[in-house]
Amino acid sequence: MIYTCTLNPSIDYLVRLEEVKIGVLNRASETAFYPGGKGINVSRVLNRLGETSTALGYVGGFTGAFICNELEQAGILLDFVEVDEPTRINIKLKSGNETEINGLGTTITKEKELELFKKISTLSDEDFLILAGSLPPAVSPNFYSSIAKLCSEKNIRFIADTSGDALKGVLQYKPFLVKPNEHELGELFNVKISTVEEASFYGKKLHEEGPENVIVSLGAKGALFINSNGVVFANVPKGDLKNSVGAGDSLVAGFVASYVKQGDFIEAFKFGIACGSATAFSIDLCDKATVGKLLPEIKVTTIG
Ligand SMILES: Nc1ncnc2c1ncn2[C@@H]1O[C@H](COP(=O)(O)OP(=O)(O)OP(=O)(O)O)[C@@H](O)[C@H]1O
Ligand SMILES: O=P(O)(O)OC[C@@]1(O)O[C@H](CO)[C@@H](O)[C@@H]1O
Repeated sequence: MIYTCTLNPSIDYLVRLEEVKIGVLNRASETAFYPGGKGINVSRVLNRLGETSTALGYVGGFTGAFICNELEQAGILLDFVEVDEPTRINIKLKSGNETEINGLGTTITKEKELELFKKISTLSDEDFLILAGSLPPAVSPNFYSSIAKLCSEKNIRFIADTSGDALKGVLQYKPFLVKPNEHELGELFNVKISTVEEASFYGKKLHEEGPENVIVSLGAKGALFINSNGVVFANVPKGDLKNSVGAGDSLVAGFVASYVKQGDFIEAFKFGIACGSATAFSIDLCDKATVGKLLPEIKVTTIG
């Protein structure tokens, strides 16, 4: 079974308008609500690709109920821990460019940390666990690394799609995959990364710190896949960018969906990119048909 874990889910409130004017009343031309948070997006994309997953994490209040309802209706399995405070609402403003305002998230008590930990303890070496997104305020800063340690002890393959200290803390437990974008990779090494060569150099350094596989996504510039066999570069399909929210999550979902079926890293990498780009070219997350159309456009080259 594939499990996703979103410690800090959200309702993504999409607001479209011509222009945002600060200090006056703005009226939207379109609004929409989506269940969000990185792991939840992975579950939603897996579902659209025909893969079953169970969504773990924390939900609460009327916003949490909305998320559960939407996911359940889509056929995604849920095993959330319920908390008292409402799940956050993240604002995604689309007015030519994209501006995001993410909420803080709910308070998670030690008891609730333990409750989730117990659920994860039931996973086995047949399972994949995708840990994705930010930590809510007041969660122990080492919560991700304690989950990673548990996975390592139980041989659960885990994927960490997070950044900063949370990402640093899991590396020693050898995640199956990490997927920083170029900014997150630069942040890890205190450098600014702007070329494929720099991304490859620091991607290899990251690989040396423990993860079995590393994907560095570079938005429209392409992506790198790094493991003990070397470094592979892939182009990304060209198209009109409609929505970058969830593009990275779609890449992760596509990688896992393909890998569990075929067991081939390069095919999984290409499929992941097709999913990421299909989301970038869609209003919401990608669908299977768009992914299938884009896949033949992706070519890989070994560069190291
Ligand atoms: N402008 C674009 N054109 C084509 N594909 C894109 C574009 N932007 C993103 N993608 C696709 O989405 C994948 C992930 O994008 P990106 O590198 O922006 O990751 P990210 O920063 O983690 O994304 P997110 O916006 O979800 O946080 C890329 O590898 C690519 O496949
Ligand atoms: O605040 P975090 O946890 O870093 O990111 C949360 C978020 O911005 O990421 C997803 C897109 O990747 C959105 O659905 C969601 O709103």
